[in-house]
Amino acid sequence: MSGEKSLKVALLGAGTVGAQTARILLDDAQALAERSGVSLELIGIAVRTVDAKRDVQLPAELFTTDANALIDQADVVIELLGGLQPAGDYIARALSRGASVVTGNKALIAAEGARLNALAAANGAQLRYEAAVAGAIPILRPIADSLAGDHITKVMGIVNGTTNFILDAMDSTGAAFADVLAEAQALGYAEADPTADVGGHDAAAKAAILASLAFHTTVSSDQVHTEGITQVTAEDVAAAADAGYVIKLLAIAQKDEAGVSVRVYPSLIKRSHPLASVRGAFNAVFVEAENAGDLMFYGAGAGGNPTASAVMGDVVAVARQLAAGAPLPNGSADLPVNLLDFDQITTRYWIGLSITDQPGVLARVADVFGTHGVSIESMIQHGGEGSEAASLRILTHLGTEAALRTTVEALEALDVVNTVTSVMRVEGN
Ligand SMILES: NC(=O)C1=CN([C@@H]2O[C@H](COP(=O)(O)OP(=O)(O)OC[C@H]3O[C@@H](n4cnc5c(N)ncnc54)[C@H](OP(=O)(O)O)[C@@H]3O)[C@@H](O)[C@H]2O)C=CC1
Ligand SMILES: N[C@@H](CC=O)C(=O)O
Repeated sequence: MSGEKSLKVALLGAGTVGAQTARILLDDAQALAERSGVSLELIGIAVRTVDAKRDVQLPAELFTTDANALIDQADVVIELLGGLQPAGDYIARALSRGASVVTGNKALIAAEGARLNALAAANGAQLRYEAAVAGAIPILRPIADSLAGDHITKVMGIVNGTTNFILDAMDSTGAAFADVLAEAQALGYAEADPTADVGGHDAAAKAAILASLAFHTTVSSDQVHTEGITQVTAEDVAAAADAGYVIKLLAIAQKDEAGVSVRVYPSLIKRSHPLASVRGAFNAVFVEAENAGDLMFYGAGAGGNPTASAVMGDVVAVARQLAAGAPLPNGSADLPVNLLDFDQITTRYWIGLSITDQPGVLARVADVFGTHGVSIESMIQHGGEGSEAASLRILTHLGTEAALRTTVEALEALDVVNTVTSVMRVEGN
């Protein structure tokens, strides 16, 4: 590590986020030096294609395709490539030689955060990843630092900008899923492979990171129950709107006496719920803590400038610590986790049925719920008069996932049920 009051910064990636990060490093050099107590010298930018068209005009001499050579000269490495490899090897290489790393790579942190954190600690380096969850919103440091003296019981949020952008457009304009996805990609919100967004995997990685920090443990993305929004139809969105709900992709990490559950799925929430008003690519995260009570964090969840802001916050934090020569704080304890099976979680279901309207049909449907120990909050029938088919919308009280699922299976087998038209969970009060 260099001893002078200047830190050599290597940037890996100059895409949506990397290009804006480079712009801030170059344009705000003076202010960053004042705030860090040390100047930050951008020594190079590693990319795949040096002469690719960029969102920002950057000095050509900074570009290289030799990431390893750049890493080997750096005090601080900013990784904004995305994906597990080669990003993982580059980060490990930097940490192994004592260089600190800032990354926005949630896929990698959710998969290998424990190993990389241990590598950082072993080499006296820092590893920071505020940008990995909810774009510009400061959420990881509040959870890890500000709430370190409290007990977090639940984190629930909209943490994927692309899917919120899509669901919001479907709700407000009735737009088709595919058209809105193309727009989200053009705006730079979507991942390089947008199935990570619409399949819920990006939100699952963020949920794993949030759960790990909130509950002082290690949860990886493959331990998160994950459902995306590809099955959500325009009819679901319209029916939800009709009943006073909006559909959002929620990431939920919850801890109670039974254990920890971490899950991502599209869910109905009441239009009056604060999360319902989160529009476009914005994100919001609710945190419930025993002593702090309820907290809500809101802001831009994706895009070049907002995410670069979070990256630069981490870079300044790293630089301050290096400039002060301060010892690294002790990491959060890595407690054993009792992850609940998804069948054990409790939630409410909203079930749409097409039924054959005949005397006694509602009682027969209600019987199915009773048999499985699931209590009904409301049952609304539309149509049926003068025609055979009617639609039924049923909202349940809280039940276990296992009981709710077997109820739906039994409904499918009932002779008066033509089809189960939708099944969606309901969250929030
Ligand atoms: N976009 C967003 O809103 C957000 C993104 N993130 C995360 O930030 C990271 C970057 O995202 P984003 O900027 O959107 O990604 P982009 O796809 O826009 O940019 C990726 C950059 O990495 C470079 N790159 C990719 N693979 C390699 C490689 N093997 N060797 C060298 N360079 C490589 C590309 O080079 P070239 O230009 O030559 O192709 C490009 O400059 C990801 O981890 C993402 O999940 C986090 C929060 C929000
Ligand atoms: N693809 C992600 C980008 C930010 O993490 C999203 O849409 O939220």
